[in-house]
Amino acid sequence: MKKIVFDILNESLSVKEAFVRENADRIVHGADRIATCLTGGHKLLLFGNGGSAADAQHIAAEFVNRFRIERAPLAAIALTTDTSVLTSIGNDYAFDEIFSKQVRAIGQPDDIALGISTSGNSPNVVGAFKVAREMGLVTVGLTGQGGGKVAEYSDILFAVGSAVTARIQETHITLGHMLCELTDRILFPSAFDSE
Ligand SMILES: O=C(CO)[C@@H](O)[C@H](O)[C@H](O)[C@H](O)COP(=O)(O)O
Ligand SMILES: [Zn+2]
Repeated sequence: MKKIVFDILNESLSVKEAFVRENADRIVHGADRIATCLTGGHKLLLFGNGGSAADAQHIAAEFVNRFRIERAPLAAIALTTDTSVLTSIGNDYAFDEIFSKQVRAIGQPDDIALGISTSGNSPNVVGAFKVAREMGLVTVGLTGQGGGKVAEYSDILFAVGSAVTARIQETHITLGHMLCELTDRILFPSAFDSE
């Protein structure tokens, strides 16, 4: 059993390392786009299912509250948290529409829709990206290898090179933290002087 523990650790480390080596420029570009979005008075909309719903909420909280430095709150909202909205859309229309209808309601051109799906094929994430594209939002997809259908609708795609859901999620949250820190460094460079 102890061997399994180290096998999991090594797999997680190598998936993350390969992802960062292949995507470092794209990660910096993604943070630039987020910083431009926020300084322009626009916002981030984040969504995903299961563990990825938790990731969407986790990342939104870093932007709205704080990350490593003291700074102004940044505009981000997870579309996974309002049970009345989620259950009414799911009950009256379809679970596939729980995110797309919220994007229609509160999305504005030049907002960022950040969708997280390890398979890249969850219909509610793909549907929200289709609507986001129609409305002029920037779409940022976090997926597993290949990117699935989400890849077709992503302006910026972060496809983690693994087919194991847990390993993909572990890389997604590392990426989320990188995007938070880089965005803070772009927007508030002097706050890092004392670090
Ligand atoms: O956290 C996990 C598995 O590690 C699960 O809750 C997982 O997120 C759920 O099965 C999701 O519904 C999977 O959806 P997706 O990542 O393929 O879009
Ligand atoms: Zn999980």
